[in-house]
Amino acid sequence: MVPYSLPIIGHTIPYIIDAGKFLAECRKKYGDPFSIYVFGNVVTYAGHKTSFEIYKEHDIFDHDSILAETLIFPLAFKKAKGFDNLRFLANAVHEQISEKVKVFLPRMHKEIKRGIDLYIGDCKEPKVFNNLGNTTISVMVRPMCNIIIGEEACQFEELVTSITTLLRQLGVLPLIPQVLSLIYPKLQLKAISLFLKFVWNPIDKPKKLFIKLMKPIVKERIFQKEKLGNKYIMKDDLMEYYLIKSDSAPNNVNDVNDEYMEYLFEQMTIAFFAAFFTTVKVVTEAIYEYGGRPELWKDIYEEQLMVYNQKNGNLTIDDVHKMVKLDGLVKESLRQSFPKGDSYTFNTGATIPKGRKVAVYAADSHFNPEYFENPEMFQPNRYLTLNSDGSVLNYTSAAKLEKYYVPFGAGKHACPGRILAVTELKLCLHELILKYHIKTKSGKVDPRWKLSDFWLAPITDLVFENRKN
Ligand code: HEM
Repeated sequence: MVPYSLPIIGHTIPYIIDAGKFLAECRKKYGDPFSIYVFGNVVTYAGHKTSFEIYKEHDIFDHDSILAETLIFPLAFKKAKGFDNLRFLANAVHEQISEKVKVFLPRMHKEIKRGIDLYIGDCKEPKVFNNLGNTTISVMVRPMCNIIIGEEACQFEELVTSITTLLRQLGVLPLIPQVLSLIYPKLQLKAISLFLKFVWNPIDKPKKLFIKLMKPIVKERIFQKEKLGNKYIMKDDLMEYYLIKSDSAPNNVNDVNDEYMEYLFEQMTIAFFAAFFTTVKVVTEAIYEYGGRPELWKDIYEEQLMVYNQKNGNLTIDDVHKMVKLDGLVKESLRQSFPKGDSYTFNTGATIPKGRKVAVYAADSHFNPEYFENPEMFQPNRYLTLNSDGSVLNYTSAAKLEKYYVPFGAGKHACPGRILAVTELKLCLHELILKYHIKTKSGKVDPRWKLSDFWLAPITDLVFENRKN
């Protein structure tokens, strides 16, 4: 345990001021793992020597309850009790999404192009975006709606807008001050729960709209399933998996009542949450990294142009795999995106008590010179091996799990949406880079926005201008 002098407060103050710096100092001085006392809780941080034990020993480290504590908005739900259904969601993403990325690709691509046209649009004159995260939320909601609740849902502009507003509002909740936990460890959760119940409930409005617009569609699907029996072919979206494979799936059209639709909406919102914010965060960070590094522009743009010209823009998954330089941009953004993370004895000999909150301190791997040469430098080409003629010999994709590259976790609970996420990130960046010159107004990479261990894309000016050619 890292020593501290102030009771109750413990290490909370240096952690709030600059978590990245504080954790790095603790790791250097106190080894791996180390434990600190923040917001009324002792948290053990596992560095590069011990973090894979956490991924491997998933029965000892209660993965689901830690997630439930972090993602607090299901406290406002009536039917779905928090993350009780996380295992089902993980299976659904594996079977219904990851294995069908090829099928989703043209749909995602179409929605991303439409989102870019709608929310970034024509930049004949340079257009300045001073909080790009707000715009990427709107762009990325469309492909996510298509994959999660289906193609039909995307035709309802009102529903897409309402889900965008909901996600924007839910994204703010984790910012409710953790300081409340200093008074009593569960106070933050209690305060948010009461706040959502009695003061502000952003969920009711989109829920009513979802029920009104989607109920006839769900009824029709269940009717077809009843009619066709074994001959029924499942639709390609996540919602269908819930309609067909879940224990709570409707047996017949009469089961599709408001109560069931409310449950379905809550499950879909949880899926949106798992899939959405991480993807939006990384795409926004990658655009800032690109915009602030003119040395990357030529190579990456030429690769996009070559891939586009080969198929006249009608991309398949093989074309996305050809975007290896762009993949490096995504992978490097992911590596630098997350500054951290029973009685159990780690390999290193340290023992922690049962029930201890454990976080993976990813920076200890991601910024470790043993695994990444000059780790502080942003070098998208570090994952590429080139032949002497400049062609690509091999590369390791941003979606590939590696022992010391863990933005998607590892082991049994590694992110099942990672292939979809990386494909979607590349499609979005491909379209933006082909269409616009993008640069930061400052001419350099602006610092990220930091709130203790929460790092987000910078909130600074980015300039978009149509490419002339
Ligand atoms: C850049 C985008 C994304 C990042 C960085 C990311 C990262 C992660 C991480 C770190 C975990 C925890 C892994 C662990 O504890 O070992 C996770 C879990 C999960 N992610 Fe993602 N994710 C992304 C996108 C997505 C997408 C697009 C989906 C769905 C389509 C998704 C669905 C899930 C689910 C269901 C889990 C829980 C898995 C389990 O508990 O077994 N994620 N993700």
